[in-house]
Amino acid sequence: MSQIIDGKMVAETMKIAIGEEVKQMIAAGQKVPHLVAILVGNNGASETYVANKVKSCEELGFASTLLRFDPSISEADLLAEVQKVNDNPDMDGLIVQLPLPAHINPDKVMETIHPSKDVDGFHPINIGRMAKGLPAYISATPQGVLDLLAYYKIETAGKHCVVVGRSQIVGLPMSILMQRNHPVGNCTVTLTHSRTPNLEEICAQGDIVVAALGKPEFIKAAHIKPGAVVIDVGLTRVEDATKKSGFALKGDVDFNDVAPKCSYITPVPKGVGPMTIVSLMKNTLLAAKGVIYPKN
Ligand SMILES: NC(=O)C1=CN([C@@H]2O[C@H](COP(=O)(O)OP(=O)(O)OC[C@H]3O[C@@H](n4cnc5c(N)ncnc54)[C@H](OP(=O)(O)O)[C@@H]3O)[C@@H](O)[C@H]2O)C=CC1
Ligand SMILES: Nc1nc(=O)c2c([nH]1)NC[C@@H]1CN(c3ccc(C(=O)N[C@@H](CCC(=O)O)C(=O)O)cc3)C=[N+]21
Repeated sequence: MSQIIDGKMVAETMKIAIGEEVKQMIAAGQKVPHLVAILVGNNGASETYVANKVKSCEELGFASTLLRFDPSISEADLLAEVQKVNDNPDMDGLIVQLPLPAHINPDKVMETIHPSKDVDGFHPINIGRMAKGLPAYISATPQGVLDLLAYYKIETAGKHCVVVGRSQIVGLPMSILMQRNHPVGNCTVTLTHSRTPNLEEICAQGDIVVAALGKPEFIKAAHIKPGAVVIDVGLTRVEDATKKSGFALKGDVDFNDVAPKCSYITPVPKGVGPMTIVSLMKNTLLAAKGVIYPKN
């Protein structure tokens, strides 16, 4: 049986360290980090994630502002709201919760966020700087995965890492980070997607498999080499009448099928999800301190 990676515990441990740093900032008379979240519409899952982010800000002593807009807001008006945050020196970090309504181009929104406030790490400048190994905000979910591998002292150098999914927010940055010449890195990386033939065979060659495809319980024991490390990024709400909420959360990995075969596995929930939030808090702290983009 594999060891379950306790993302919730690691996230709580990291939060304590961030909270201590905020206390020191307050003691030194400095402004606390301020995260702004923009939420367009009222998608149930987005509401939960944004609420979790605001709650974490409160726990850590950060300032937070939630800006809500009607789903009918025009793209131009939303871009103007982003610009207001860019221009407000009191606001350190901005996230615009995805997905956005179909009439709004997410790329335009991400490119409008000033790179120095882009704590999601979605702006092309941050993605480009990350790819070049320059200081950058790194996308929160892949950063959270790196932190979990580091915490559990899982060797990555020389390993074959198979990433399933090539999204700009998870799969693509994950693949770039895992191949870097870095303490958690130096993998040989295979990036797979919906057009990959023989996905099962390729996954079964992975020493580390990161599943980020958004298909509940898609990855089965047959996809996994005995003793592999399995990281489940997926998070899908599936109807479940036995739950008070009416839904259950499912990862992209069939946990019960895969867990007996692998060495480490992240659960859903309480795996990668809480790490995403803590990474965002870390990026907001970096933004407040001007570490990546020095303030003048
Ligand atoms: N835990 C966390 O903090 C987070 C969790 N998530 C979750 O992770 C999952 C992925 O999110 P995200 O990256 O945004 O998703 P996207 O839908 O943007 O991307 C999914 C990717 O998976 C690929 N894919 C889809 N079906 C298959 C298949 N059958 N075989 C192989 N590849 C496939 C797609 O290929 P193609 O490019 O060809 O379409 C695409 O590249 C979701 O469940 C999401 O909720 C996301 C962000 C944070
Ligand atoms: N601009 C933007 N930035 C994001 O970082 C972003 C986004 N858009 N859109 C959606 C995805 C998803 N995401 C998660 C955040 C928290 C949990 C999380 O807290 N999960 C907990 C609890 C889950 C629950 O109870 O619903 C867990 O897995 O244990 C999960 C997923 C951030 N995303």
